[in-house]
Amino acid sequence: MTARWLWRAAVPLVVVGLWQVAYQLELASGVLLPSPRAVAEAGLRLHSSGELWPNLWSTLSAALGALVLSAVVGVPLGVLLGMLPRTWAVLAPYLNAVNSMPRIALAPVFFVAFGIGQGSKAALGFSVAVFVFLMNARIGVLSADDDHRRLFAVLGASRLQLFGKLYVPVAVPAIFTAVRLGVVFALLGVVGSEIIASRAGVGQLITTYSATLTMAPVYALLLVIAVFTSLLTALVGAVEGVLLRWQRADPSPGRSRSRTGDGDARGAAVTAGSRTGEGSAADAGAAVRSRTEANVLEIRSVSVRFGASPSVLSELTLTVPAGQFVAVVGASGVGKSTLLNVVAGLTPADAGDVTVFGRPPDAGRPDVGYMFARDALLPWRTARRNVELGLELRGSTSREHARQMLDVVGLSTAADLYPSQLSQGMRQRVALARTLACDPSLLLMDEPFAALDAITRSTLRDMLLKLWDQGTDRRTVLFVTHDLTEALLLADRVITLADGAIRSDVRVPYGRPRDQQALMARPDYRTLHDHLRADLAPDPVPTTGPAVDLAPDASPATSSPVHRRLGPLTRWRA
Ligand SMILES: Nc1ncnc2c1ncn2[C@@H]1O[C@H](COP(=O)(O)OP(=O)(O)OP(=O)(O)O)[C@@H](O)[C@H]1O
Repeated sequence: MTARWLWRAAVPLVVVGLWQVAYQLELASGVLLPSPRAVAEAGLRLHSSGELWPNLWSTLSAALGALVLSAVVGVPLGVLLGMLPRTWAVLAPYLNAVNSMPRIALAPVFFVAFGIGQGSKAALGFSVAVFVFLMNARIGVLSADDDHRRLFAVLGASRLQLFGKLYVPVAVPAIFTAVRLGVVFALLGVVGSEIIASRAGVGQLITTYSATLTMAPVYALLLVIAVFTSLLTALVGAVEGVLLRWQRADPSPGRSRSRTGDGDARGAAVTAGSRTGEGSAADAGAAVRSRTEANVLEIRSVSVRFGASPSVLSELTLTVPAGQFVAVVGASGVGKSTLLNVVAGLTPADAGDVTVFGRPPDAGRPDVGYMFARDALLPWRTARRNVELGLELRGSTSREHARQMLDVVGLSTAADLYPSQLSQGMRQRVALARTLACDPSLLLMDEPFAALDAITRSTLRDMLLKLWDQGTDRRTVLFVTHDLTEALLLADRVITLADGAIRSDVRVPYGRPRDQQALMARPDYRTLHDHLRADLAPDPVPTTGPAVDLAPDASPATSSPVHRRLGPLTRWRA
């Protein structure tokens, strides 16, 4: 740190030294290149004569006005244009044409409109700087993650909420870049206007001294402007540091303390009261009621295709009764996420019928929760504020349920940490708490634990099962995974997808709780696993082996006798 400051201080000394050498070697005429000493003396004279400060203030105040106005107009416009790609497509050629005009040529227009003074100077500064804000804010919005957009859609955010809670925050880093550039552009416009015509300002002084070829005060003025611009930029940097503190992964004790919290969570108790917290979403009551409906999900002959490519889902039919934990397994690209997106109302079906709790799917329903493969945490919100997001968007005033959910996933001590300060496992737990905070009756989970190490994955699976099994009515879960072992460990029923349709549909014949080692040691486990795996291939080889009878464990969850003949055509029957 000290070394950096020393190097920084050395740079102007080196520049002044080189300047002095150039002056003494007479590399340029004395008019063009006065000595550093002459420039310093000219600066002092400007100060003592009283010329410097009123003129500097005149320039800086006009530039500051231009900067603020540019931000006030440019940022909302840029964010809106980022949100509305069609509007952008229409307006882009015109905006680019205006932006490419040499704005300095507008100075006479501004003189006529506002007179020679602060108004016309600020107007020219604004005309240059506003595009910097507009373009940067738009680019900032375009940097929003697709998962964040999906998350806001799933949580039912309005356009206004999208604007204020996603797009403006996501554009903030780009807006800070715009402020740094905007300072320079606003000054350019203001000083340019002063040079053309003005009664006061640094530009006016520069014109006066240049007219008599007295360059020392001109350089002195430019240096003073450079110093003030640097101070302003440093101030912007300090504000940015505070507002964007979430960007930095903080290696402070808070981080290490929270990381050790991973272990604490393994024993995290799932309290019975946590689902009945008074802060649950307003429609939680309706959600709990809908949990008891017979068939939560009915998909009949649904087909989905994107563009001219072959159908991703082809006449797929699936019925899921309330409280069932269904694992959806399939090779990469087979349409698992598409299936969840259809159920969530994010992707419309091209043919067929889908009903979720008796109604067509609709993005933003409180009774449907969706957890993505990536956590989609908003980096500018703390863990607690991330969990609160769904309640906030749905207008719930109480945050108590979110706090309880953080407790349930064992992260109450990490509530005030930013995502950049959390481990991947902690981030997924925050995402789980966020998904459950609105108390959904149907839980869509798209490979939520795929990116985690084996131990953390196992912890989170246990946590999920506890949360699923909690209370009187189990949630219904559609859990996408690549991992057959995970499917057999978690689910009541496993369906495999291949070629856009359900290839097999099998009741998992094991009781709960399930222990992975014990499960894998069972002779029937390997048989079931291998049959399902054979069904994952795009073009399955028909099973020629003997029929397999799988008897369930004598546990309450699977006490009814289930004997399934396994093979490519095995179907689930409720
Ligand atoms: N919005 C989209 N536009 C065009 N094609 C899409 C879109 N969404 C998905 N697809 C295509 O649909 C197919 C199925 O994608 P999907 O994400 O549902 O597969 P998946 O089974 O979830 O794969 P993975 O396990 O790798 O996540 C892929 O070929 C994909 O390219």
